[in-house]
Amino acid sequence: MSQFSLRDFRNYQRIDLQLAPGITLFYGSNASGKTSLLEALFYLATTRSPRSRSDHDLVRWDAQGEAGVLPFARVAAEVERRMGRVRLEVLVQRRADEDGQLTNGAQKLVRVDKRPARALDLVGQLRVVLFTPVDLALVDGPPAERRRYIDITLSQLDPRYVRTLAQYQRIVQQRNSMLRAWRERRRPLRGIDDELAYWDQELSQAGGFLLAERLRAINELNQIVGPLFGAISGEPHPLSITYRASIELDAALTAPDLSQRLSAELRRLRQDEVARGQTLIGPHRDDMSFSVAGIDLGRYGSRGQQRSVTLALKLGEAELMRQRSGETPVLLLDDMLSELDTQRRTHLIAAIRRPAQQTVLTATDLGDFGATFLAEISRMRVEGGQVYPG
Ligand SMILES: Nc1ncnc2c1ncn2[C@@H]1O[C@H](COP(=O)(O)OP(=O)(O)OP(=O)(O)O)[C@@H](O)[C@H]1O
Repeated sequence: MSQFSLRDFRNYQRIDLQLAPGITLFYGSNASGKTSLLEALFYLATTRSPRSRSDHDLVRWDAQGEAGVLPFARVAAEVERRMGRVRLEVLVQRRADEDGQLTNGAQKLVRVDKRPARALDLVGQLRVVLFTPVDLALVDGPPAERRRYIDITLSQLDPRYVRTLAQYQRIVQQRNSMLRAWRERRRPLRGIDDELAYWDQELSQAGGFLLAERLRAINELNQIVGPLFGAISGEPHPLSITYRASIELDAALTAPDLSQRLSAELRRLRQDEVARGQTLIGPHRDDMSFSVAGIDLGRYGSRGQQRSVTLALKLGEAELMRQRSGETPVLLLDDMLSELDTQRRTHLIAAIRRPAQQTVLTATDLGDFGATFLAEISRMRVEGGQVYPG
């Protein structure tokens, strides 16, 4: 990625930056806008904010828009891909009600090489791996955090995965609302099997694909993160990731086998699902666990161990993307070094200091870094929504 620009994004009115190919450090005091820069890059890669559910939050509060145009935020960058350079752009425009008052709604407009495109066509063009202090929830937080990790990784790698995931989520929603209607007797129970047949088939098909892809990725990730964890934490035992599916897996590992398994389970659970008014199995109910020497670190790991697991998982995610796509993702590390002890900090810096690894780091304090490191990297100072070289 080279050129990067923001307009009316969070506390930035307008910036145009040239990002160096190696490591760039953005430093500045709290609330100066460092995280917002990483958020913008993550948004451009995934069309999702890592910290905000509603897109309208991204538009600068004082943004005026233009004559007749509602306020909008824009993130754009030029990305060097193997096939050549591509220009990516996302616009988030606020919505207004009939009286012209701004609402909490927003619409997203995507352009690839200046041509309108769908969000799905953007994902995967710029690949990033983001690493923030809240990522510890990946290890000790709710299962949704872990599903998000694997979904974001695979979505950036495979357009079929993004499409199937979106489709799967729609199917689950639709199926759940039907099940709720049966539970509340708003729908006659007679004919339930016929009515669900179509949705079960759709869910099993999409679900089988997602599950097979997740299992394949976990398998590959295990090869990568095992040794990485040792290098970061100094522990002698490798880290291992276990996928915890909501259905029995045994030997069923191909997408068609898994679809069949899902379909049979759905039929078996019919009554339970109606009683609960929701879809009880499938990739949206699965989880993962992380263990070292047989000990589940989500439950029993120390903070330090959980931090090392998160680091290994994030660096592993970047390595998986590189192996699969031949393109190295941009690493975005938000205020991570300040939380690590000296040894882990040295390991992390060694891990990101690789040829062709573009990395964007943020920090409040330059004192977290050694002089040699600072001399090798590009530095930018962030202050009140402005960025200055040096
Ligand atoms: N839509 C918005 N419009 C204008 N300002 C915003 C908007 N959303 C957030 N802000 C403000 O932008 C500022 C920058 O936030 P950001 O999280 O990027 O800071 P930071 O430099 O990462 O801080 P820290 O070091 O504390 O993590 C904050 O003061 C925040 O309140």
